[in-house]
Amino acid sequence: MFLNPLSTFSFRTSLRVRLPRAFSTTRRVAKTQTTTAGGSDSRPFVKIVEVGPRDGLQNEKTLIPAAVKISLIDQLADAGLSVVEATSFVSPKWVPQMGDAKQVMAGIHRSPNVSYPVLTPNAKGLEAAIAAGAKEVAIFGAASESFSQKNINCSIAESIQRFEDVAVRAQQAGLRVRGYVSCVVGCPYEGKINPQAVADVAGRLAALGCYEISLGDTIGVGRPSEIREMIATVAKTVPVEKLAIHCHDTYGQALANIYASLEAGIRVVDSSVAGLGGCPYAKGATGNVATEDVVYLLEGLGFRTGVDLPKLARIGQWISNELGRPTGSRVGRALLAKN
Ligand SMILES: CC(C)(COP(=O)([O-])OP(=O)([O-])OC[C@H]1O[C@@H](n2cnc3c(N)ncnc32)[C@H](O)[C@@H]1OP(=O)([O-])[O-])[C@@H](O)C(=O)NCCC(=O)NCCSC(=O)C[C@@](C)(O)CC(=O)[O-]
Repeated sequence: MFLNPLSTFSFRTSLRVRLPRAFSTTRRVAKTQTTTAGGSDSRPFVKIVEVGPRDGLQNEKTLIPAAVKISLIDQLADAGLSVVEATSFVSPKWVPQMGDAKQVMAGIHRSPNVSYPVLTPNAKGLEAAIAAGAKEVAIFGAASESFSQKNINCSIAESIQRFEDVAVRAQQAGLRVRGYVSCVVGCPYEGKINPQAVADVAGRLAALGCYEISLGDTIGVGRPSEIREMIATVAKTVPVEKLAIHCHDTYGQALANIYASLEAGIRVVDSSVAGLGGCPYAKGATGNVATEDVVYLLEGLGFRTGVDLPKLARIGQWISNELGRPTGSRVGRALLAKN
């Protein structure tokens, strides 16, 4: 059946009315978030989870000095990002670039207003993260069996067992736990993923106590219609208030997918400064959507992000120079060219 995309209610609504009003009337999510610290600024808040130092750098082939990673994290926190995913405590044989996690955690200047989550796939990772002073960890599963095997060397069911151990111990130690589900639309090995499979894994992670579940379009193949369908299915199991969207931009659909996620009520967006990134176990997947581009979109829609965009663009330029390539952020490029 052919569906005219413009005949859907949400698109017509967005095109007819001014966007900030359309979004500020989007159910109770926006209302609760509006109260998040922002002084007299009453615009609804969207939390950005900056994943550049971890997801952005983990796939770099040349080892980046810990000092550069530390400086990147500190600069991002200084630019107003309230969550900066710092590193991951994974096997250095699997992801050598993250082998300096302990050093990175010891070097950053922690701001009391910023949280610095780290990835922990198992008990060993959790112990190292706690020893390094982490206050928040993330467990990461997948909606695809093949991706789970390639990424963490176990089935989905086994991963949930491991995560249970990690989540229970982390919470006993007073740490917050975030969850990821990879391949929420498509898998590099299995192709299209059934939204119900995503809902099942997201539900399991929520049951383990994850305060937020990030839905990852790992290879960036999703389009707004698929993202909408996937979120609608997951939201029957996990309330949309607990969901975040994590888009890679391989097919150039990331901003459109974030827009669709906002329409669906999501108010947490993962992104990566300068569009850094790519997953070691998803060949050809490009970086995450650039944080600069997300901030530009959100502020234009009438949301508050707390991020200083010109400062962020300069950070994007700086880290790109460090890596010897141009920034992957279109907004970053445009702002820097203007100034
Ligand atoms: C999960 C394992 C460890 C299983 O790997 P394994 O080989 O099955 O584990 P093992 O328990 O058999 O241990 C093998 C070796 O690793 C060591 N080891 C074991 N655990 C750790 C640890 N935590 N830290 C340090 N070392 C560890 C362990 O001590 C041992 O060392 P050896 O005795 O051979 O010298 C491995 O598969 C792994 O580290 N995978 C990491 C995968 C990864 O980081 N992927 C990228 C992140 S996910 C992502 O990017 C997607 C996301 C989140 O961004 C969302 C999206 O976009 O979709």
